[in-house]
Amino acid sequence: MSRKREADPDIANEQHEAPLLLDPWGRELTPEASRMAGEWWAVRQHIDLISDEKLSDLGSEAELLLEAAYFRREYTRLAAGWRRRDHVLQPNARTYEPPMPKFVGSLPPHPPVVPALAPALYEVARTYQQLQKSLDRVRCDEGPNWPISDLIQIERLRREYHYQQYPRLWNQCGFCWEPRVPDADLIQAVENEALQESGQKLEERPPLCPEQEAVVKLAEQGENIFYTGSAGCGKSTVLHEIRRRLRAQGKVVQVVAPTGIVALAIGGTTTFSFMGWTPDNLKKPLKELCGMTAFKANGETAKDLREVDTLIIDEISMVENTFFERMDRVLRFVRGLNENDKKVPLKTVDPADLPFGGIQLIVTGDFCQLPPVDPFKHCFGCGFELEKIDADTKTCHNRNCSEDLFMLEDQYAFSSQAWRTCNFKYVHLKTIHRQQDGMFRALLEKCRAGVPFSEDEIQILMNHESNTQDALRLLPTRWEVKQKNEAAFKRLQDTPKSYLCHDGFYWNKKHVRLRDKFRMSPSGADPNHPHHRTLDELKDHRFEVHLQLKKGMAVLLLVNLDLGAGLCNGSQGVIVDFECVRSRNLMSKIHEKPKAYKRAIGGFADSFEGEDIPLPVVRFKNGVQRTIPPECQINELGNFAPYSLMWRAQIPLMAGYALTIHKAQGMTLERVIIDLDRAFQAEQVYVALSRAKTLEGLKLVGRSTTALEGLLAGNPVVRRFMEETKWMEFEDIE
Ligand SMILES: Nc1ncnc2c1ncn2[C@@H]1O[C@H](COP(=O)(O)OP(=O)(O)OP(=O)(O)O)[C@@H](O)[C@H]1O
Repeated sequence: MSRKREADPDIANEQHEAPLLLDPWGRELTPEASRMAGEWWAVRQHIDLISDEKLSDLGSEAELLLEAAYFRREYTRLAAGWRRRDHVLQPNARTYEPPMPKFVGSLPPHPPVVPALAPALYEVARTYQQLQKSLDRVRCDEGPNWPISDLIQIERLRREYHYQQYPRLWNQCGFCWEPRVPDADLIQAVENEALQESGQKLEERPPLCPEQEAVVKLAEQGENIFYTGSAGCGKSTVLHEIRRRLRAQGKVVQVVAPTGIVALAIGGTTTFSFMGWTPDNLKKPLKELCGMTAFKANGETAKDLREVDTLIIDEISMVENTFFERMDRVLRFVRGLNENDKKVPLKTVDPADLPFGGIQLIVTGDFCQLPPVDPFKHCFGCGFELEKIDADTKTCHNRNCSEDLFMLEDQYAFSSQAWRTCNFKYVHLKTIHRQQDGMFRALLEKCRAGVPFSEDEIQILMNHESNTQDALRLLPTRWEVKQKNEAAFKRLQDTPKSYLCHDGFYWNKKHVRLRDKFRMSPSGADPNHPHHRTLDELKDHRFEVHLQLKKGMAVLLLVNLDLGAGLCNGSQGVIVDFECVRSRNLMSKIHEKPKAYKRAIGGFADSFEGEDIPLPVVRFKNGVQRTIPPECQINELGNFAPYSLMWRAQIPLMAGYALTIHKAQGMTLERVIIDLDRAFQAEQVYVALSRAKTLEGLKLVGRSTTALEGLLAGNPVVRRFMEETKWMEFEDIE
């Protein structure tokens, strides 16, 4: 049989019209490689259509199977050679399933459930892979000698895998997906990951509700998504689940947030750190920023950025328009570069045509919450510091720069050009989990939408019956918070107990870019411990460096300790006693935890130098009393497992008298007193009010009425965006 088959004219025609395909690295394939992919898919589809489901008699399809094997190899040869027709595939090189051309129809993207395969299915997939490998060893020009029995066996395994793994998909598309098994490295990495399970995973989380689950499914299908919803609808909860599931698929998932506080709380990094930038880098012209990112640290930053499959951006409301735009442009540039060819100019690079250089982008947050801090500081084009013309407009005075006016109303990411190219699926989560009370929810929704409160509603908010004994005060400025906490602490008679945090890291040397990340500096927190050091990278951590506690002190819990008992991040209580434990006893209770966790807690215990550790006993507002042991929060860094880790261990409590509204973002509070006297942003009002679980647990004091009347959230630009957006219906997602 001649392997040099001419292209099927029908397919060839379709190929003419269809855009060129992208290889798994997002590079545009040559017409020849795209054609081979098309041929392979046409033959594969044909086999699936003509053979019965169980493949009881596949002998008659042998010829087709041989053809498919040939096209697969040819596709691999051309794709590996990328732009070279004469590329020769090494005799033992493995081959790849070609990407799907448009004419095949809209199949969902390949769902590679790699590390989560059931053992039986795993065996099927592994046998498939081994057989495929042995086939790959037979050289291309020996095609006719490929063992038919192996080809048939491979086909059977493909189907068996598909039936078991995706029973519904067969009916939808009449096509079997190729089994995917992790290679040895990945298996090893996944096992290591289990060993080093991060603090994020150690924390308990509620099961997802149907609409939340639907968003996760959308993410699993590879879509670009913007999902939003009112405060407390579970955006962060969904984010954690998306990361977990996509990583289980073997994808490189990075989670970022615009501020260090939020980034550390969600186990991610800041947007700056992800891009390898410092705030000063924004003073560079865009072109320089592209170059700097591409070649910084011998191209290590770029290498990492090229590996990312999915980027999740949290608190998108705080990401400024031009920052979002810069991320897009730089990622297009960097991911477009050929790793070996550092000087490829922008325009020759294919992923430059894809938003964010082809990364799957998932953004979340609520534009009715806090906006970007100090927007439009530097000109997007040239990096010059922008100057204010009036309260709403800035301009660039660089005569050589084509950028002109920057209007404050365009500050949000959704106003950027990049946003429009992302082709997001828009999801608005509707179920609010934080508040149950219908009237309170309605008031919050009004505030979020910027609908002015009526006189009666302001009366309700200001003068309803409340139980806010020992409540936390949310205040707009850091200075007020410091004053309040220090004054309350001083009033308590008890001798304070001191706790120094323990910071540490594990660096996987394969994450070259992280080499300089782990700098420890003297903390200077306690004069009795001059050698105490902390990680610079954790300076915004919610666990305090030097925690001081006293009996009678109001405290706030900073982790989900026991959801069943109602003890979660934000639970409030009072220290009623201290229970002294031996370090050995403390360690014996955590013997099943990951290594890094145990090491961190061990480090924390060491600072007591053999003395008993006084653990605070807290009576929470819901009546539950608990001794609070030290906790360790582990942040995973790097693109692949075993992840580099950095951690902080500390008693997971903070003074429960006052907190800034900024720090409270993302928290759920049972009893809260809000003084909006100095609120300077409309969105602060909504963020502050929506922290409370109930109206009963909320009290507004001072001149808050003025803020309620005058500082309504629901910025008109945000409102228009929300109204004009075409949100997906829940059923569409399913
Ligand atoms: N499906 C669910 N079932 C029960 N509780 C849930 C569910 N999803 C989220 N929650 C709880 O609701 C509260 C708010 O969740 P989360 O912090 O994820 O919301 P959010 O939308 O990110 O809030 P914010 O916008 O204020 O940051 C948390 O206490 C969380 O545990």
